[in-house]
Amino acid sequence: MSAKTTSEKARKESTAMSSDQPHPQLSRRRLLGAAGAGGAAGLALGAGGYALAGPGPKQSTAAVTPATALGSSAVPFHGAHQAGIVEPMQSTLHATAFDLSPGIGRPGLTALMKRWSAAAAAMAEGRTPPGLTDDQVALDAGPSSLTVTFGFGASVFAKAGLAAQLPGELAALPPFPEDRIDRARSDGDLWLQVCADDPLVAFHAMRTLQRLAAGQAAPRWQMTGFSRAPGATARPVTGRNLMGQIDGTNNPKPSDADFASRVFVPSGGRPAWMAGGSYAVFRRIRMLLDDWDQQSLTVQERTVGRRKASGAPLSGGTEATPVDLARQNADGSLAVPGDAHVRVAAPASNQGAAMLRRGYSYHDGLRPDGAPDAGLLFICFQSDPGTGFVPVQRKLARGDALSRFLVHESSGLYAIPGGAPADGYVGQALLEG
Ligand SMILES: C=CC1=C(C)c2cc3[nH]c(cc4nc(cc5[nH]c(cc1n2)c(C)c5CCC(=O)O)C(CCC(=O)O)=C4C)c(C)c3C=C
Ligand SMILES: [Fe+2]
Repeated sequence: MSAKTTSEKARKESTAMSSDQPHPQLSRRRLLGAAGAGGAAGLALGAGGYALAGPGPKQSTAAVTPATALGSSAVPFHGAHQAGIVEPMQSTLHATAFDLSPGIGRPGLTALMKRWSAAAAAMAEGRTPPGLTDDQVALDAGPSSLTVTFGFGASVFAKAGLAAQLPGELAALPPFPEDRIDRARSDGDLWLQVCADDPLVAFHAMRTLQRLAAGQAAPRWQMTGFSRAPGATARPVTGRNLMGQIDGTNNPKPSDADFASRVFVPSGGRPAWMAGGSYAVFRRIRMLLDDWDQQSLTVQERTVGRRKASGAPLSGGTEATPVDLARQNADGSLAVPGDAHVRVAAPASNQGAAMLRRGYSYHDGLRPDGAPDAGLLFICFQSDPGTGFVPVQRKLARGDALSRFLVHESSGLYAIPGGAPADGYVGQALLEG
C-alpha cells in the first residue's frame, strides 16, 4: 500500500478522543523507520505499543532517527481533512493567530500558505522544513505526532481580495451575557493550531511557522496549552481538566452515523472551497479555581451532572452510560439537576446541536490578586457554528451552573479548509479557485 493510501485509509478510521479502550486512532499514527534515510519501512509497534500498519513515510537524509515509539509517531499531514481535528489529543498545544502585513494581498497569502504547508508536511515527518536555517530546537526528536491545523478568520477575506468567498458561517459570534472578551487576544486573519506529544517539538514547529511568516504575517496573539502526557495512565482514559473533571466523554464519535455531517463540510456543500473543511471556535475560558475548590464534592458533581472521580452521570451507570435526563431521585427531584452543565449543553436540550471538543488546559502563572491565571483553551470543530457552538453557548450563558465558575476572556472563529492533497497546500481551493 502506498503511503498516500495508508494515510487516507487511516484518516477514515480515525475516531474521537475519549475512550477507555486502546485508542483506534492510534492506528493512524505511524512510526518513522529506524533505518534512516530513503523511506525505511514503519516499525511494528506504535505509541503505547499498539500495532501499526503500513510503511513509514519517506525521510530525507536530514531526518532524525528517534529513540522511542512516542517520538517516532507521525500523523500524516496530507489527506481529505486537515490533521489535528479527529486525532487523539497530543500533550502540548500552541494556538497562534496572525494578521497579514499591509499590502500582502492574495499573492502573498498564497505564497505563505504554500510555504507553511510544505513546512508542516516536512515537520510532521520529522524532517527539517525547507527555506530556513533550522534552529535545532527539535533536533534530537522525532515528530512526536505533530499536527498543524490552519484556519482563516473572517478578516482575511477582504484583505486578500476574496470577499466574495467569505462563508456565511464566519459571521461574527454574537456577544454572550457575562463575556469579558479581550479583543487584542481574539480573532485574527489566520489561525494555527500546533499540537505534539513533545513540548520542544511543538515549540519548534510553532516558532518555525512564525519565522516563515516574517514580513507577510505577524503574530496577533499566542497561547500555550497542555493535556495529559502519553503513558501517564495505566490505560488510555478520557482526560481531566483543571477543575478535576473528566472532560470529553460525550464528544461525537466517528462511529456515530452523523459524525461527519456534524464536524465536516460535505463535498457538494457551500462554499465549494470548504469541502472537507470545518469551522473552529476558540475560547480562552478562565476558571475561578479558588471558588471552585471551596465547593463540596456534592456541589461540584451537581454543577456538572457527573461524578467527579468516575465521570459517571448522576443518573447512574459508568462513564460510558448515556445520561438519562428524565431520571428522578426517590423524592421526585431530577437526578441530573436542571442547571447541570451536561443537561444544558446536551444535544437533546439544543435541537441536536453538537460539536467536537478538543480543548487544552492552560496555566499562565498568577493574576495580580494572587488567583491562578488558569483554565481551558476551549476548541471545538463543527460543520456549522450556527448549529453547533452558538446555540449551546447561548443556553450555557443563561442557565448553566458551571458558568458561575468561568470567565470567557478571548474568542475566535475560523474556517478550517479541507486537507491538502499530496502535491498541494492548505487553502488551495480558495486561493486558486
Ligand atoms: C458552548 C460549548 C461548551 C463550552 C463553552 C463548554 C465549556 C466547558 N465545559 C467544561 C466541562 C465539561 N463539559 C462537559 C460536557 C459538555 N460540554 C459541552 C459544551 C461546552 N462546554 C458539551 C456539548 C458537552 C457534552 C454534553 C452532553 O452531551 O452530555 C463535561 C462532561 C463530560 C463530557 O461529556 O465531556 C465536562 C466535565 C468546562 C470545564 C468548560 C469551560 C472551562
Ligand atoms: Fe462543557
